[in-house]
Amino acid sequence: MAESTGGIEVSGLQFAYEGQPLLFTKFNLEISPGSRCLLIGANGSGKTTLLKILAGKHMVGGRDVVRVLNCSAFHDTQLVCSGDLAYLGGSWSKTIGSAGDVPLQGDFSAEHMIFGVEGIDPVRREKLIDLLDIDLQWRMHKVSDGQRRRVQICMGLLHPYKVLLLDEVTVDLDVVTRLDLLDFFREECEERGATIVYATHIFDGLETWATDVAYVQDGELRRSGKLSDIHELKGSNNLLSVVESWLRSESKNPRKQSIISSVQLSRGSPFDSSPFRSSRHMAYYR
Ligand SMILES: Nc1ncnc2c1ncn2[C@@H]1O[C@H](COP(=O)(O)OP(=O)(O)OP(=O)(O)O)[C@@H](O)[C@H]1O
Repeated sequence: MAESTGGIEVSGLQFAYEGQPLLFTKFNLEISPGSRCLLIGANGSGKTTLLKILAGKHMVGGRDVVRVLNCSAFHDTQLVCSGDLAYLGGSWSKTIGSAGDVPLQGDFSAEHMIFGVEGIDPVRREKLIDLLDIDLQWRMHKVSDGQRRRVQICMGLLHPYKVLLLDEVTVDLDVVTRLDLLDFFREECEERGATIVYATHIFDGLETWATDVAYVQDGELRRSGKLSDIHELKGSNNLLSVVESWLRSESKNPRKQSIISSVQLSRGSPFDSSPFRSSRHMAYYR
């Protein structure tokens, strides 16, 4: 395995959006180098905000609060400029393309966008184009959401990052592309010592992919550590039903809670008897 220095360390993070109550209060998190960490939580629990803070997009406290690769995520701008710290999130779906956060309008080809990034190893670029099955002639304003997403992902991965933050970017991908991409990420961690944090609501195939998990509820870290240490997973090896039970137990809606208590007692998870349960192809819809 390749050598890597420094993962992610958050200590005593406080954060609130303007005019809003604190979302994170004394939040701590440690993700060791080479990990593939799943960031899990209900809608609105703070995953995207946390990833953006880790990506250095928000200034939070001093230099020591959010450390990535032994640097300050916000203050040490070379982290992002060098490509060592990469963030892949948001969607191009409603725009034609994007340069960072700036939506682009016009008739761009996939080739124009991908080959427009300078200083890229051509072998890595070819590998990504192949992996994501990108047709370089695609016109960005005429492709499907999933095709546009593939170009976005390709561009986000061109630089060999050391830390990659993924915010639900596989949602538009077909199942084959998603699984191939997960394999690619695993390779990146095992061969180059890269660290990946992946926020998602789609758990298919992740039981054996992830090494770590961080579960956030209303801005609080409820669980974190090795996936192999999660005792609920030892019996079932079904991450979806384990996460489902965590989310249901935190739900303020008694109807949602009662489903889990009655159904889990009898047969594990409502998905076990669902027609959608067995098919990876239905992962998209979950
Ligand atoms: N720009 C903003 N201004 C004010 N509040 C915001 C802003 N963005 C997010 N929030 C609030 O912060 C909280 C956390 O939002 P965040 O997007 O981080 O959640 P999430 O876990 O990523 O959710 P999801 O699973 O739906 O993507 C929510 O209550 C949300 O309403």
